[in-house]
Amino acid sequence: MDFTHVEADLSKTLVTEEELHAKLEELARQIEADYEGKDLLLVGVLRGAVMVMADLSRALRRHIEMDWMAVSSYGSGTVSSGVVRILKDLDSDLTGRNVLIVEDIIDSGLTLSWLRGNLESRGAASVEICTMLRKPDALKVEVDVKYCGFDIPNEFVIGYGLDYAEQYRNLRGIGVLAPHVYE
Ligand SMILES: O=P(O)(O)OC[C@H]1O[C@H](OP(=O)(O)OP(=O)(O)O)[C@H](O)[C@@H]1O
Ligand SMILES: Nc1nc2[nH]cnc2c(=O)[nH]1
Ligand SMILES: [Mg+2]
Repeated sequence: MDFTHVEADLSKTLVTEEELHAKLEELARQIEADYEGKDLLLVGVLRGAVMVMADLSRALRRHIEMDWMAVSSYGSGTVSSGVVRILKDLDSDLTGRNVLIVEDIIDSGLTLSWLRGNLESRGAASVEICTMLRKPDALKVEVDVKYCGFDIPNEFVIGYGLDYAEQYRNLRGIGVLAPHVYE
């Protein structure tokens, strides 16, 4: 296996590192305004949301708390199974909290529609969603998203937290995986 030439496995770049960071600043200003005077708990969805969480939290110029959940609906393939499992639960009590779920991508919407319902049932004061990417043409269930970075075409993307078989999460931008990798 070639461990060095990661970029060669991209057929194109969809969102550059610079575009990601500019968008995060924009989203952070909206979030600061919307949550003024309120507590804010960011809930990151492992593992894909790690990069978004790291950069969004540092773009926010206010107090926040962070907690993490791990859920899985994909395994190592590229198509959603629709079955959501909790692999790691939150440590925080959500009673009365303003929760903002932080995600890398909404594809079918199955993960987030399930997760939002799950967190709402724990007595949070509010539960909203911030996702860096959304694929409007792939949605199987409607998900009300308050903060969305980019709408992208219905293609399998990697980078900035998004993996293919656990690799490529460390790419700084987001791109489309070249077919030679999985065909
Ligand atoms: O809208 P959906 O079709 O439900 O897909 C979106 C979810 O799929 C990916 O996670 P995955 O379950 O692959 O795990 P990961 O975050 O560890 O990569 C992604 O990070 C989202 O959490
Ligand atoms: N890496 C990756 N994970 C996903 N999970 C749901 N959609 C996608 C996607 O396009 N790429
Ligand atoms: Mg994920």
